[in-house]
Amino acid sequence: MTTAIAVNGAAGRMGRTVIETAAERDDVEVVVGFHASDAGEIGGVPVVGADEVPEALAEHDPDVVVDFSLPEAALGIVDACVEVDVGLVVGTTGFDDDGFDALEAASDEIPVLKATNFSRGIQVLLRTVTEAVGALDGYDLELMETHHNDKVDAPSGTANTILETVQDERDVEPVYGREGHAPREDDEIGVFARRAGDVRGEHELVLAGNDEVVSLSHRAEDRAVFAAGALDAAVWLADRGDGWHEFDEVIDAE
Ligand SMILES: NC(=O)C1=CN([C@@H]2O[C@H](COP(=O)(O)OP(=O)(O)OC[C@H]3O[C@@H](n4cnc5c(N)ncnc54)[C@H](OP(=O)(O)O)[C@@H]3O)[C@@H](O)[C@H]2O)C=CC1
Ligand SMILES: O=C(O)C1=N[C@H](C(=O)O)C[C@H](O)C1
Repeated sequence: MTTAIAVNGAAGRMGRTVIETAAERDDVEVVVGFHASDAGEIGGVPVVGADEVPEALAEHDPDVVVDFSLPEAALGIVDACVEVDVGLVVGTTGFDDDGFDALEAASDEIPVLKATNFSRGIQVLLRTVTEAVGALDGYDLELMETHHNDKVDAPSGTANTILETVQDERDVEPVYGREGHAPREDDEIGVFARRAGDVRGEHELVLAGNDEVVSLSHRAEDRAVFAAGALDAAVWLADRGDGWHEFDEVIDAE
């Protein structure tokens, strides 16, 4: 069976990668894309403007919408998705608390799956972070991420997820980009964001102490890794009911 997919943010870096990646698979078909304004066709997929989303959802009848856009653009399609009862996979990062709450509220009416990082390696890293932070009590923790120079949100969504994962294990306060006289407290975690070139996404958690340093790191080498995970999530979500879902459920189901 083929899962029919709509892509929000279709003309962006990730939107285009999702369309390209889907074209190489036979379990998914991108039937329509949404962009800020009408973008004609991308990879043979019609891409309509944000003001045409309700009509386009009715016409193309996707099973799931995959979103890689901006927080306001993602939130802009939620009502239309609820209206036609279509599931939503959210890859966009940088939501504030209100935006996150709006997505959670939508999950009362449609299936919603949100992940700050759709690579499988990051899911493994998160599990390893839990184990390492739990085992290495008292070690200093420092978190770094590097992304391309067009990324607008900082720290990255993934860095925030790693931070939350650390905080589930240990009570640490983030200190963002130290400057000046800034002696380190025992209960802090330094968080640093670098923006350069076209780096796809690098994350590293350092745990240091007791004459040793552990470094847990991940580097995405192609955006296709995120697109593949998001498409896997979309196929999985097409068979789910209303509610909030996480990417590790997709991996655990395999
Ligand atoms: N979860 C994950 O695994 C990953 C998440 N991301 C996240 O995905 C998001 C997108 O990243 P990326 O593709 O690199 O960013 P881009 O800026 O390349 O793409 C976002 C696109 O959304 C478009 N857009 C703006 N307004 C609307 C609207 N109202 N409706 C539809 N589209 C709109 C933008 O158009 P315009 O440029 O004309 O404004 C742009 O083309 C980011 O938040 C990023 O952090 C990225 C990679 C992996
Ligand atoms: O903007 C990106 O490029 C990426 N964004 C996500 C994030 O903010 O963590 C995931 C990935 O690192 C690439």
